[in-house]
Amino acid sequence: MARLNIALGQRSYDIDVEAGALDDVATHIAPWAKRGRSLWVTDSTVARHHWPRIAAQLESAGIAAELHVVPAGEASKSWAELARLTDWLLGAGIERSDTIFALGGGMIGDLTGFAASIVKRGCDFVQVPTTLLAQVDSSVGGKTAINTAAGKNLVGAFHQPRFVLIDPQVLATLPPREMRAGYAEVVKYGLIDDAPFFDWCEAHGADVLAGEPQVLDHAIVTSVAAKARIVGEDERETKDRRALLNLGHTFGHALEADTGFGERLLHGEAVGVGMVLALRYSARRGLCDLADAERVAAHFGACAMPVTLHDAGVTADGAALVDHMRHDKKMAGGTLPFLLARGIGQTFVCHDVDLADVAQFLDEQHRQAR
Ligand SMILES: NC(=O)c1ccc[n+]([C@@H]2O[C@H](COP(=O)([O-])OP(=O)(O)OC[C@H]3O[C@@H](n4cnc5c(N)ncnc54)[C@H](O)[C@@H]3O)[C@@H](O)[C@H]2O)c1
Ligand SMILES: O=C(O)C(=O)C[C@@H](O)[C@H](O)[C@H](O)COP(=O)(O)O
Ligand SMILES: [Zn+2]
Repeated sequence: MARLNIALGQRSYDIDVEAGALDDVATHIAPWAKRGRSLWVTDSTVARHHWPRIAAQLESAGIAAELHVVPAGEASKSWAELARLTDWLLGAGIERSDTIFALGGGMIGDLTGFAASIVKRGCDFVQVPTTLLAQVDSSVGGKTAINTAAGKNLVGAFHQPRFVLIDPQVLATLPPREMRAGYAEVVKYGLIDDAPFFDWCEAHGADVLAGEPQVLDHAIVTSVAAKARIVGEDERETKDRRALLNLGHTFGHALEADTGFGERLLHGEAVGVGMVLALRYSARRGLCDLADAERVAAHFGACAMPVTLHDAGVTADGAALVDHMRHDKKMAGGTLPFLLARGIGQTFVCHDVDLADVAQFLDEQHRQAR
């Protein structure tokens, strides 16, 4: 077992990574089930695969468990599901001292975390992530949100969980496409500031995707440690530090918006293509070697992940994609900071990007992908 900690003063918490932890879930979460009570939120798919055994363990440990099930899929990061969830919590008689447990992928973590941040002006929550993406990224760091008509994650709050329990074995039921989507966020940590980890990904990515236990464990622990370090330095993204975790996301969120936030293009897939675009755009500006961008594209291609706008099913032209980007939360004083790179492991925040130039670049990418 690995225990990591995220250092945020009074909001610090542990992140336990333990294969098989969900076979003994009651022991792990008992300290948070105050008054012998636990309120769980999951999605319809995770409920089917994993709730029966979790419920049985909680029951035999004498912990009362109540469950709210949200329809699976990104569309549930919505006002409607937020309202249903908060109504359920209030109907269940939640008290401020109760803990809400988010059992699922990033959709459930983001929705539940946001609900926890507003119900009774803030309740504790615990993350029990069940996708690779949630285990390496979304369960840690306290960004919570829903999507709105204007775009991705535009209404939300910073609200840290009190504890994160990661069981890599739960990924055994995750579809391969979802593993690949989560893997994009693993590779992100190498691209941000850890070139040796990107080398490791090139060598071991196939084993991560195959769920080889030791390799998967290394990928998760390395990713969580990187995320905890960066968030610990800049919890609210005010110092050009946490923004590094947004590598590929300005492009990626625009691609998600164009494809309708759903099954057509998963968040991790959009981020993967977005990171390739960020490196290619960096090369176009003479900041990094094009060979670095193509090395990343080749690795994603070798992993059967989408690489180009065409692979991603994006049809919008550069101007339309840039219009989506104008909603980005990093926008400041009319300019949009971009995460660009001087090479693999050398990401930085660039403050002088001209959106018209980005639109032109995206049109060129469309032409080259045809
Ligand atoms: N808060 C953050 O820091 C942060 C970071 C990255 C991504 N995100 C958000 O996370 C979301 C994407 O998360 P995701 O990729 O986990 O998507 P998701 O939560 O929609 O899960 C993907 C699919 O996998 C299914 N699933 C989950 N666990 C399973 C399991 N163990 N076995 C079988 N099926 C399982 C789900 O039902 C769903 O159909 C996006 O909304 C993204 O914006 C947030
Ligand atoms: O934790 C962060 O900070 C991230 O940027 C992690 C991203 O992977 C994640 O998708 C996040 O939700 C994007 O944040 P946003 O502020 O662009 O909505
Ligand atoms: Zn992301």
